[in-house]
Amino acid sequence: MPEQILILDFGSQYTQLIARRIRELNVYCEIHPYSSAPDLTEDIRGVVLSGSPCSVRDPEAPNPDLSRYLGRVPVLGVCYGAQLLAQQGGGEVLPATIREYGRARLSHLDAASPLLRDLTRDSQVWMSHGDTIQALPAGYDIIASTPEVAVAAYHVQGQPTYGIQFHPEVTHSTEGKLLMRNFVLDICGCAADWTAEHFVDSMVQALQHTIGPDDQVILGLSGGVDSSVAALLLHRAIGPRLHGIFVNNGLLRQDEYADVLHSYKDLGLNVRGVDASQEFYAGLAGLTDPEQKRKAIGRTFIEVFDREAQKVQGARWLAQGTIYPDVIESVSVKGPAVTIKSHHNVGGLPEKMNLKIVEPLRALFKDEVRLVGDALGLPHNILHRHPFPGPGLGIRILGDITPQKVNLLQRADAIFINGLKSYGLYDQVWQAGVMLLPIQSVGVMGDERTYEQVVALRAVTSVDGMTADWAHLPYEFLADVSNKIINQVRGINRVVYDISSKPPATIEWE
Ligand SMILES: Nc1ncnc2c1ncn2[C@@H]1O[C@H](COP(=O)(O)OP(=O)(O)OP(=O)(O)O)[C@@H](O)[C@H]1O
Ligand SMILES: O=c1[nH]c(=O)c2[nH+]cn([C@@H]3O[C@H](COP(=O)(O)O)[C@@H](O)[C@H]3O)c2[nH]1
Ligand SMILES: NC(=O)CC[C@H](N)C(=O)O
Ligand SMILES: [Mg+2]
Repeated sequence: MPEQILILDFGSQYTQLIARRIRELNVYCEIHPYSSAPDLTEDIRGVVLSGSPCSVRDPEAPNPDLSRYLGRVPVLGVCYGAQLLAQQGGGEVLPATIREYGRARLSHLDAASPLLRDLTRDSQVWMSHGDTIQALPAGYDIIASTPEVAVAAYHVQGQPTYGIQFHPEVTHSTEGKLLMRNFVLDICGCAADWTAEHFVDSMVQALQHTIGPDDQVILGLSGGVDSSVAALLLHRAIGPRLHGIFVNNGLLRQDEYADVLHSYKDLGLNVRGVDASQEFYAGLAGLTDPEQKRKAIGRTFIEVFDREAQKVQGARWLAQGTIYPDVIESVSVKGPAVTIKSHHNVGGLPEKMNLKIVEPLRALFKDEVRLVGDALGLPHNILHRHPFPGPGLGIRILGDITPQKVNLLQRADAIFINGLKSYGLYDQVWQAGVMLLPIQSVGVMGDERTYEQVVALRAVTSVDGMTADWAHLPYEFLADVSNKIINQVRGINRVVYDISSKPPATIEWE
């Protein structure tokens, strides 16, 4: 068995990021719910306890017995994990006077601590907590503080057990990676030999093992990075038994249906286009609630896939390019994570389906998917395409969906995206799109009063979509795009720019 780090999940939205940070160090890791914590085995070199939406002060909160790990292998408690270790040891955790979300600085650092080796004083860290460790148990030493929080990090004397109040796993903790490196490589002593090539080889083998020798596989392809990488992996595993289906759900970008079909032909993949726009519109008719819309879209996707699958003899599997953020934000698979939104391909799936699901990228993050795609030879234009959600413009038109609104938004969106490309800004932002708002505002055009719709431009920078900042696009560019949209798209008389980061906002508006 390869060496690994065990992550115990207490339900934090960030648990997968801990896994990602560790895999970036080329170390294998697994996430297990706190409620079924495995016994300590040879291969487990260290344990990380995740954060949680729960409060350790709540008698119902997760409170597993950690004695099987403590003192035997290195343990790192993050946020809730740190609060839990402190409380179990006899310390005191209280509600903080100010709930702390966002950036903070480590104004005090114990440079001699192996966990903090090479971190700089005033290092920026990301906080997200409402409780605080008021008193540490005897034998626990503070190793870092911020101006607001005395116990930002601690060490338990005589054993490799640490707790940190901040989140080293999010990229806003600028030296978080270094801290994780110190823990995983130095303190746990891992060797760092797990890579994208390693993933490709083991996933191809796993797919060949799971998918029966005569089974045919239907794959929903979207032109996006995830499903394209899934296609190449599956193609390597089962060759021509892979049947790609690209659905026009009536919620795609301008010209996207034709463009995407064309690019798959170039890749030599066997892909069929299915135009089901009318079905999707019918399923969405009258719906305004974001979750209901997502579920309706998910349901129609499955109906279309099921129907198309019947045309392929021996079809047993539906493959999807689902990746980890889709999963963690949708359902609580591995612990009590709180549902944020149902991604159409996860929470939107109906309970009864004729096909079994195979999702080779389900455990990977976007940038890991790109690394795997690169290892498989996926061309640059697909590899670096902005992510585009499966429910498409359906979750960017706030309120009910009509073909007229789709058309309006497609035109505004095309102006924005083409503008980003022609100004050389496309590759500098991680994702961009336009939201059609369900409000009208008064304007004046050629001396006439107008009373038309508002669109919001959204562009973000991010590494993995889990956290994001609004992109600081140049004013001249924004002015140009705003002008073009208002002049060229009849029905829109106002353009605003979204300046919210994630969290607390999300990238999409629904
Ligand atoms: N129009 C579509 N036709 C067929 N399958 C689709 C379509 N849109 C989405 N899917 C399926 O849903 C999955 C999730 O969509 P999602 O947008 O997250 O991923 P992606 O499109 O592959 O990549 P990206 O996030 O880069 O757009 C896809 O991988 C694909 O399997
Ligand atoms: O395939 C998808 N199906 C969905 O239902 C869905 N919802 C959001 N997204 C994409 O996920 C990333 C994070 O989005 P949010 O910040 O809005 O949650 C962003 O890249 C979003 O575009 C989706 N992708
Ligand atoms: N991010 C976390 O783990 C938060 C822990 C706990 N719910 C708090 O608010 O302090
Ligand atoms: Mg997509």
